[in-house]
Amino acid sequence: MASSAKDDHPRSVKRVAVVGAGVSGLAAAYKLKSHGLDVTVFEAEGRAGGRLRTISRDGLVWDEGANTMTESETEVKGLIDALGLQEKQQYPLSQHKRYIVKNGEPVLVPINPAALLKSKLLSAQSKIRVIFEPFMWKRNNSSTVRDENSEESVSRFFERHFGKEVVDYLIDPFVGGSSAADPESLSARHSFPELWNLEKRYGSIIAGALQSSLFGKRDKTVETKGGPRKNKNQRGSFSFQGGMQTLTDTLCKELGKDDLKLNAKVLTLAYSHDGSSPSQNWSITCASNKKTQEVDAVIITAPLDNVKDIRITKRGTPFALNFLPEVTYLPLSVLITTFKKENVKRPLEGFGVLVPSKEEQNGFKTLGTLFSSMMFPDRAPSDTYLYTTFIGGTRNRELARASTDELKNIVTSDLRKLLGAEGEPTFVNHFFWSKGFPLYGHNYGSVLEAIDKMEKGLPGFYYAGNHRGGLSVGRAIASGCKAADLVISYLNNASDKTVSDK
Ligand SMILES: Cc1cc2nc3c(=O)[nH]c(=O)nc-3n(C[C@H](O)[C@H](O)[C@H](O)COP(=O)(O)OP(=O)(O)OC[C@H]3O[C@@H](n4cnc5c(N)ncnc54)[C@H](O)[C@@H]3O)c2cc1C
Ligand SMILES: C=CC1=C(C)c2cc3[nH]c(cc4nc(cc5[nH]c(cc1n2)c(C)c5CCC(=O)O)C(CCC(=O)O)=C4C)c(C)c3C=C
Repeated sequence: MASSAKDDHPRSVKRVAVVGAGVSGLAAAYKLKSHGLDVTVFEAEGRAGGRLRTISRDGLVWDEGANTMTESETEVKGLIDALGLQEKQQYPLSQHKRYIVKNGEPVLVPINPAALLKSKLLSAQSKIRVIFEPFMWKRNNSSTVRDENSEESVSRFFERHFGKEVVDYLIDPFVGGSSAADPESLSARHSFPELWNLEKRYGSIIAGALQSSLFGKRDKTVETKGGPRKNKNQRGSFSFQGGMQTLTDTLCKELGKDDLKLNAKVLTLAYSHDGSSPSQNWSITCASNKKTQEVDAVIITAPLDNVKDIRITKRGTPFALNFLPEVTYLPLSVLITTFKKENVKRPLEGFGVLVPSKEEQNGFKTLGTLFSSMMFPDRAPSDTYLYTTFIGGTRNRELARASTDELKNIVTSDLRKLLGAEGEPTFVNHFFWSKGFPLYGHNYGSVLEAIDKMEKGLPGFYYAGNHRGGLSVGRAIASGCKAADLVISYLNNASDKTVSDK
């Protein structure tokens, strides 16, 4: 029997390599380690955290990557509970107040139908179109249902349902503020899978959303191409005391120093299973230490662009990754500015303000600004406002690369118009992400297929992270946890196979 054979010949603990110490890699490593496996995380940079990056300096705390996250994915709550981080969760003050610029002025985003009717964000005509969307769709039913595989853009998808103004003043700022992209470049199917499925099922997005929330209360899971996905958690967005990096710092502490190799860019991966043993099929070399390490399975969480640079071999033959499509990456600059409160004449309470691309005609050049110290007052002295402003993305790739001085002037000008911030900021910090976000564009389906092909061709090799199934921190965590589960069952199957083979 398999179990007695196991007892007679106790097998040494299985080893897994995780490539990339962003939140997805660290979450995967934590899960594997909690399962009793030996884990080594290889990170190319001299720090862990990836796109979670918090700086504390001179009484200020700011995030240069993700600023908040949600518990929409069940894996997030599980991880936070397991790490004992509930007490450090920080919920933003007035988080449901979000603004969008219209005709040069910040306008509160309506969060219910009554507020929408009163809002200045949309014209009467667009409001009528939104209200009548369920009936309009039925009338045009046959002409609007699109083929399952059509690669419709986000702008076309929403324009069909709600008209151009909704795209310009709700969808465009929303996608700018969640992916640094524009609605024309994004695939509707991959960026809004839940809404895509609602249309398929109910026709009208609004009727579909209402019906599924009325009748689907018991099972809030939505089927998407990437598998089942949970609906949004109602508690909203949060960060942690000390910023978002508290999460990855805590994961690193749990892992321990020996299991995390920094400045260890993975250069080669060799699969060499010859059928005699299920163990240690993979050899791995990295930049800091040319000595080969042997492991039983590998999880890669590095951006796909970086994966292409890793030399992979399978039983001595190069495993060419030329089937991986080009991924477009969006550059983004993040500017932190502070102003004395007395110099900000029209401060706004809430999460922040998003700038639609249409508002470039009113002189705006930024994508949006988070009111960081309004959300989290402990992030700046009590007489100071700290703002986090984003520039670039698909809207202006060149501007993302501009100098700190030029960007400071742009941010100061936009904040003057929006909030009445007078004079120069008292502090400026600039961080540039040359490849901030992968674009979930029209070829994203082929990216997913290529990831599947890579995994199928390489036993014990799994890919996770924000290139697969969503850009948010929560989705990256879920993706890492899912890869860890797959490794665990792969290793269990391999052990069972050898034991029963004996
Ligand atoms: C400016 C900005 C703002 C954002 N805001 C939000 C937000 O408010 N809310 C939200 O939910 N999400 C936000 N996101 C998105 C979110 O932060 C990321 O999608 C998520 O953190 C990605 O995690 P990851 O582990 O998949 O990838 P990463 O964090 O990119 O980690 C990958 C790691 O792999 C390493 N690596 C690469 N190549 C190799 C190699 N060969 N060997 C070893 N290591 C390698 C990299 O150095 C990196 O550390 C934001 C992102 C950015 C850039
Ligand atoms: C209203 C203010 C906001 C500004 C300005 C903003 C800018 C901004 N954000 C990103 C990247 C992401 N933001 C994400 C979520 C998110 N962003 C806001 C608000 C602003 N963002 C809210 C309310 C939320 C949702 C809650 C949360 O996750 O905390 C995400 C995750 C998206 C997802 O798939 O869930 C990303 C990524 C950029 C690039 C940006 C620049 C303008």
